[in-house]
Amino acid sequence: MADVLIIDGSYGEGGGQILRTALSLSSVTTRPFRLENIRAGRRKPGLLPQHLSAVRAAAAISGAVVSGDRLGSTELTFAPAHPPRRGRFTFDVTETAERGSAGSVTLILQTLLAPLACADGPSTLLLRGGTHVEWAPPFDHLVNSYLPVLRRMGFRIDAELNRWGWYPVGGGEVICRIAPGEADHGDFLPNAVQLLRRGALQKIVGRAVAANLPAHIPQRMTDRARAAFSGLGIPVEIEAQCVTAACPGAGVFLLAKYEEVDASFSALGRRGKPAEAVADEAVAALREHHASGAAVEHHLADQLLLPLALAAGASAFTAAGPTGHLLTNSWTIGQFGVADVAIEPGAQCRVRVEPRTWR
Ligand SMILES: Nc1ncnc2c1ncn2[C@@H]1O[C@H](COP(=O)(O)OP(=O)(O)OP(=O)(O)O)[C@@H](O)[C@H]1O
Repeated sequence: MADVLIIDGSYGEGGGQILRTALSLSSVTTRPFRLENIRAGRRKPGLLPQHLSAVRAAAAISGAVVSGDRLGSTELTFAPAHPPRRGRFTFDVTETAERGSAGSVTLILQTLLAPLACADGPSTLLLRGGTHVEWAPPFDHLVNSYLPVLRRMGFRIDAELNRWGWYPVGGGEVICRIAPGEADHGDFLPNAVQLLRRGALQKIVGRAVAANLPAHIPQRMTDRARAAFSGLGIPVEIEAQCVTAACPGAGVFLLAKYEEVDASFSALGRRGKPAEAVADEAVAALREHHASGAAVEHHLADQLLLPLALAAGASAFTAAGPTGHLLTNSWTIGQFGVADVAIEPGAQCRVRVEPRTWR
């Protein structure tokens, strides 16, 4: 068995992404790891329901022997018994929490995608928890921004939203189907991609959504966002949507469609925050990205490092930043020695990911 890799979870911002990236890479490479000081940089350190669900999910696909897998734990050992295996899996963050949780299902999905794409056959994942929550990619970001780039890389994945899940109750549901990359059997090598230019902005689309709330809320968010973009001279298609969920929630989800790389933005509502303020926040995020001139939106940037690290050749992209998440995730990937990530800083940073031969 390979040496156990010791990883310091307090590195950088000391958040949950170090854990998730380690789980993915350990599952793909079968290299065991021990993570210390888990989420030491956060107000409530240790494993939260979302993180514990990710641990259990990664263990289920890699037969890992795990210790320290309990809520609040600040140390974890994870030792895969075999390369990722296909299957039909159900993971419920709400159950992990015992008293309910809106822990993000998209983050769990991102942990499992690369390992299951390298598995010995197709898998189906049913994930329950939060689908549109703060500090995590909303489902709209996952399907409109993250998955399209992964498909360009040769990943065969689709995801559907069965039920919306908002903070604090969760109860959302996402189903995801993942097949190994073309003509590969447990040895999937994704294509490298170059995302250096985004091209012209062609269209802005999106939706303003409210769950269990009056119809004027999504309508006001829609009107505000449409008005903000009315002078751009490009089509703007934003729809108001009323949905039902286990608890109330609201948000604005925008997609800027560029010639080469789309970019997704969001803002979530909460009690006391006017509908117009939610729309303004999402609009401001889109404007900031547009002004940066970068090809890759900054959340997508940190999320892409992992799949790019497993590609057949070197990839490169431009992003605004670099953000703390980008730097920390590149450090975590470096710990596993699967790729070299070079980040040329600047208002628009240039990132190059060069996979190493480790297989
Ligand atoms: N609005 C957003 N849109 C898209 N992605 C987002 C958004 N907010 C956060 N993310 C992504 O979610 C991930 C959050 O990682 P982070 O390390 O903060 O972990 P965490 O486990 O959610 O929580 P914690 O920070 O409490 O440890 C990052 O990949 C980040 O880019």
